[in-house]
Amino acid sequence: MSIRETEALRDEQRFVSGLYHRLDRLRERAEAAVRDALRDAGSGRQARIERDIAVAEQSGLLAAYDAGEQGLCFGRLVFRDGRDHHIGRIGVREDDAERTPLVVDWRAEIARPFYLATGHTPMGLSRRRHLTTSGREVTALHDEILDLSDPTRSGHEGRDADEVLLAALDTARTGRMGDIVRTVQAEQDRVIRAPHQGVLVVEGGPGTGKTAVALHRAAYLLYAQRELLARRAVLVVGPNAAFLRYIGDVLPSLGETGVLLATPGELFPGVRATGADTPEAAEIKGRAAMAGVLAAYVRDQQTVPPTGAPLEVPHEDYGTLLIDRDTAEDARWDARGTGLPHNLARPRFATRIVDALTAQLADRLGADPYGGPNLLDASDIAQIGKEVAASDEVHAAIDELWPVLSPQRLVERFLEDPHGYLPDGEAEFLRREPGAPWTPADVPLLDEAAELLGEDDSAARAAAARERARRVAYAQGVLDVSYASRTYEFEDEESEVLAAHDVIDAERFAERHEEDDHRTAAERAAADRTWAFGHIIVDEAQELSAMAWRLLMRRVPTRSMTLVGDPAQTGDPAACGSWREILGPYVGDRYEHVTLGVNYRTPAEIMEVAAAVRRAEEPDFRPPRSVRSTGVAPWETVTDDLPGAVARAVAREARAEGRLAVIAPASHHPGLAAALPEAAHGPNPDLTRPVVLLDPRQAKGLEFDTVIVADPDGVRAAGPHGVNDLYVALTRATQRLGTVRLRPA
Ligand SMILES: Nc1ncnc2c1ncn2[C@@H]1O[C@H](COP(=O)(O)OP(=O)(O)OP(=O)(O)O)[C@@H](O)[C@H]1O
Repeated sequence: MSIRETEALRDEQRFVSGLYHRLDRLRERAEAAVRDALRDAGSGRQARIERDIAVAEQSGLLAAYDAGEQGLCFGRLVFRDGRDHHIGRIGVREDDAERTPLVVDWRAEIARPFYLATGHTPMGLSRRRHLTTSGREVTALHDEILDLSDPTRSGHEGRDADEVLLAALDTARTGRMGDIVRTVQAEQDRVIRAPHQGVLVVEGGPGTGKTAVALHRAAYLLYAQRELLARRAVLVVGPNAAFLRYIGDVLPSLGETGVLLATPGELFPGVRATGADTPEAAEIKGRAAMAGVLAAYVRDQQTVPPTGAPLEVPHEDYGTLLIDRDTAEDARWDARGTGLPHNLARPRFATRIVDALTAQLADRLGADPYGGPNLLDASDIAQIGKEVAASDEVHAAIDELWPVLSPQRLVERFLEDPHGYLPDGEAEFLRREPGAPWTPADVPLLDEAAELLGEDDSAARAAAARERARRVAYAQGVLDVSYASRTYEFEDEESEVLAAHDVIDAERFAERHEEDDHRTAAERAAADRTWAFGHIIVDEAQELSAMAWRLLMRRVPTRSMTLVGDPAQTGDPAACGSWREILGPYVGDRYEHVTLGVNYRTPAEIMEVAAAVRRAEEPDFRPPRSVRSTGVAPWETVTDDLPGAVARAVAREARAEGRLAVIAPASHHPGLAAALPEAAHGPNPDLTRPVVLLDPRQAKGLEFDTVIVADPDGVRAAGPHGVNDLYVALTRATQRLGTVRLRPA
């Protein structure tokens, strides 16, 4: 290292040490603020609210400071006009009157040239420096001179500009996705910072950074639209729980915690979809036509008695009342005419039935034996109406004709016997045993049902009332204890006057102890089916069914969305097809579509094998261009003993650094799991283990240093999307790929 290089490194080290010193002070200050807020909060409601706001704010800052601990500063921009900014994971300011920025947040506009400037378009830069750090130590610098007339060269420049990127791509994987904030590429930066209104579709082949870009976009939007999005929250939708765990560290590492990560199956609060559908059932349940089927099913719950066989309503005092077909049809017509969802239209139906029965009873009771006009006056009839409305039997009859339904009850009933609503063969695929667990494909049906039925919040209101009664009872208990102890505590009459039970009653005491809502917007959103998110990001968007899209669109009425996916990797039998098919019903053709074309994951040698699989069916297929090659050729063996051959290959390959995945059709898993006792496997495997056994669907979106695809022909032959599944499996490796074929019988 030249003297100049050593000096530059020393200067940067001094700067970075000072930066961490400042970060430590900021962290201490935030911790002290949290402690003070918790200690000093007064007892009034206002004081509690202020405390909660202070705690939430300071906790958010602490999360950001923690994120800054690793790789706080990674770049420096020197502009031709003399401006000089360090770029970091989070922004940190000096403790002076001007709050001078020490390091600029990577998301700030001024940081953009770090990602976009080129020799051709230097954006005012004279040089760009990449800092590599380990903990708090600066270990390397790399300069790019963008102003070639710059006389003050440091001696770091001149190496391949992609060095930092390639070093990042070559790093052994950990089983958790990392952020790419140091090396975001220009085409990715444009997507990350695209305006947040409307729908943005980001398409790209395997490894083009779609997931990485989507997550950095979430972080960017939270920075650029902090006020709106902190309030309305951002939802990131991923295909399964293992995937969400895989990506779960990225946003916290960028200092962002206000994001809800969920699978589509987790988006109906109160329902855990632990069951699994057959591919046929998932496909049928996912069809857009199911919305119409459920709507028809709901209408069919609004019944009328058969002609000539009126519904009999026994009445304690006045004999049997009758609801005939015409009466029920009139009431139903009227209730449907309100245009309200089923449960909300029901009161209209009930009113009409009560009115009809009141008239019937009035006719009977007030009939003039001599044929004159009815003998009852208006107040008599009103009294009869009240009695009818209060009658349990009348309510039971209304329930029979127009029952109050919960989404769960409706979908349960439907799935227990869907015959008559679908062709027989299809209905048979859907049939569900009573009490069976919900499946992910049921969740959009439940959501649809909730819309058709209308939120009947009477249960929630009753629960809130019960909770309040419980608090009041508790408060009463507290007051009683204080009252009982009064002679003990208060010796004289005067002090007793000041006792708590004399000053406040139980109700107010309960109010005072009511817990305020401490939850973040993301937490509140998770518990609220009707929450409208500020922005939704959908990863592996090509996989979602039409019904799942209906659910998601309800969660984002503003249609502020980013969808990332690759139609060539579609595996789900219920998947929607093209972007146009997905989005047409909601935004027509008013969406932005961008394509990412560089593969940062898969080396060229591996990509060639994967592309050949697709070209067999699609001769013009063009894979994304791999940014690197490793010189390591993929290998292939043929065997009669799949578990044995795979176990030997794993033993050989697992000596290399990083993570290894065996990807095989699920039917081989029992044999392979027995041959690979060290491998994590099952529905939700731990991806941080050195060896993982997955089926191709589980492997979606993930990556490993080494991948062994077992029985690729079996993967390809399984189902209509077999080629896509094999393509996914073959594109998961960052370094080495092997395939173990079964010898044809
Ligand atoms: N600019 C970048 N700098 C460093 N690493 C990057 C960059 N872009 C992408 N990567 C890395 O490339 C790998 C692939 O990225 P990612 O998983 O986001 O791709 P993808 O398009 O979602 O892939 P797939 O469709 O196959 O799931 C990840 O390890 C990611 O961190």
